[in-house]
Amino acid sequence: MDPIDMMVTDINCEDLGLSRLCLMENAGKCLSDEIATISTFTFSKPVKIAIFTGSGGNAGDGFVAARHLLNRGFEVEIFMLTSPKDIKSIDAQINFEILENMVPCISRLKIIELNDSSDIDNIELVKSDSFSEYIIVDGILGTGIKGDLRKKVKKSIEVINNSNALKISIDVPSGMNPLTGKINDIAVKPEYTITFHKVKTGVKKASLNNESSVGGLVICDIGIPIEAEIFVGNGDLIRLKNRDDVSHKGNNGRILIVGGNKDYHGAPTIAGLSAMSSGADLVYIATPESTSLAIKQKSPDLIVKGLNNCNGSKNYLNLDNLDEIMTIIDKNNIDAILIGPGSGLNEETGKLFNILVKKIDIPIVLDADALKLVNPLLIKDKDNLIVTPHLKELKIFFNDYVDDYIDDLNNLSNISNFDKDFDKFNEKLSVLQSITRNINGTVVLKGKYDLIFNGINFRVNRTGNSGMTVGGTGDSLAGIATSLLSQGLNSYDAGALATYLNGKAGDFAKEQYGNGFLASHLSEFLGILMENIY
Ligand SMILES: NC(=O)C1=CN([C@@H]2O[C@H](COP(=O)(O)OP(=O)(O)OC[C@H]3O[C@@H](n4cnc5c(N)ncnc54)[C@H](O)[C@@H]3O)[C@@H](O)[C@H]2O)[C@@H](O)CC1
Ligand SMILES: [K+]
Repeated sequence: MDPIDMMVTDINCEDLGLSRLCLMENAGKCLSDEIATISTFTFSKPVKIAIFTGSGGNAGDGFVAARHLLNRGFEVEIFMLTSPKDIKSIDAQINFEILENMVPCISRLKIIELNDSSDIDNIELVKSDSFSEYIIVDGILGTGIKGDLRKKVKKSIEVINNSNALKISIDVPSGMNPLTGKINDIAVKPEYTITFHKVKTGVKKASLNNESSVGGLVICDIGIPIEAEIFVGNGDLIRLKNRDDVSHKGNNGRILIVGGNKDYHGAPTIAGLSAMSSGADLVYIATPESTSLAIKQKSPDLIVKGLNNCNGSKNYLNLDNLDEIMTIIDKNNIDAILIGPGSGLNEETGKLFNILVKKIDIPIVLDADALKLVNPLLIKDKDNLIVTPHLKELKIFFNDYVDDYIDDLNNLSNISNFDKDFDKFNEKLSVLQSITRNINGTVVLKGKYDLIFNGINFRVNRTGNSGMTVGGTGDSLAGIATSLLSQGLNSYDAGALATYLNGKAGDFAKEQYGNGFLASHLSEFLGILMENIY
């Protein structure tokens, strides 16, 4: 499991009512059980436990384990590389305070603060080389490591590695990149790594390349249900990069929306406003000249390009607009494009869309009318692509592929209502994945529960409400998805987060405006949601 997916899952547990503090308690308890078992198998006489801690959740696991190990009769010494006030993880802080509150301390616990690198040399047991009587627990760094190792951390890792104690790393050997398994400078070389829920991708890679860099791998279940991985939640927001303080206009996403016709100016407008409110810096709309004025009047924030060759009887997008659209993309360094909202189903519009899709290699969202006009064979190999159909549109879009599955597909009426019957759901999901496996991109199937999937994985979004059947909420979703693609998310993550944000904005809109809220209200609430980053 990638470290980012683990962090997202940890946060999303909260949506199910499972607190992160509880997860840490489970992790620390499992850790102490494993340490006790390893100690029994390895040593003939009781050993002491030395826990080295940093400032994050990894240290928190160590603090919890200390409490449980004391109860098992072990003597525990905690060597803190961070002063208590600098502990960054709230849950680690809480667990440290429990230990600190044990005054007068009747248990065999010592807490030693290592204020600078020289303190490490002065640790009594390092000097006396009595580490052989110890198990060292490495709770310095876990999945939250960033950049070069700080001096004190590096020094401690050297001391730990030079000792002849048995070493156990918590979750990830400190110093190892949890995603790649690479060690830039130095990392703890443990006899065991005890990890939680699932092995982190880098630890797995390192273990396959060189087992001794990780030691024996123990995976502990800490009670995270599969739903916490599958349901999209607030945690998914951490996939977005923090905005750089020195970034300037356009650095955080430039998108182009190609859509609208003489009857539909609202669809591209709503998509554009939701795209801006979900973080894109610049939103361009390419639309027939006759439609452009209405969009311009609706919002001063959108950059609206009225396309000339739609004049006269051609109040819809057509092949004559291709060059102008390509110029907008190139000149403005467009990062992602949304094709389809309000375009209508004219055959000439279809020709334009198909050639456009073939020519461009930036991330694409196909929505609404584009799903009836674009040939899925053209997008087969594009992985940075999202299609956002409801079930009827899905059947139309994948029509060419469904021969083998036509009966199954016709039975797929209620997939998004999620029958309680898990086998039935799985059966339906596997039919969907068989069909959509013909494209490399992501399918966002809209419904009561949105289903986001590709040929291998799937997520479920539960936000939103019955008020969202109002026209335009799908345009808003497509705008958000395009905005997230322009901000660097891949199609799977962008599709998932877009459904969550759109539905959550709908829930806020319902609170504010009642059941009669409008799709154009959604953008009002997106900004607040985007701020809600853990
Ligand atoms: N509820 C949760 O969030 C859970 C977290 N878990 C534990 O928490 C860990 C993740 O916690 P965090 O995200 O706080 O990450 P870490 O525990 O890896 O700590 C990150 C902190 O270390 C410091 N740091 C980062 N890079 C550094 C460097 N190069 N040199 C020196 N110091 C550096 C920074 O202060 C940063 O805030 C997991 O690996 C796991 O052990 C588990 O308890 C399971 C539940
Ligand atoms: K560690």
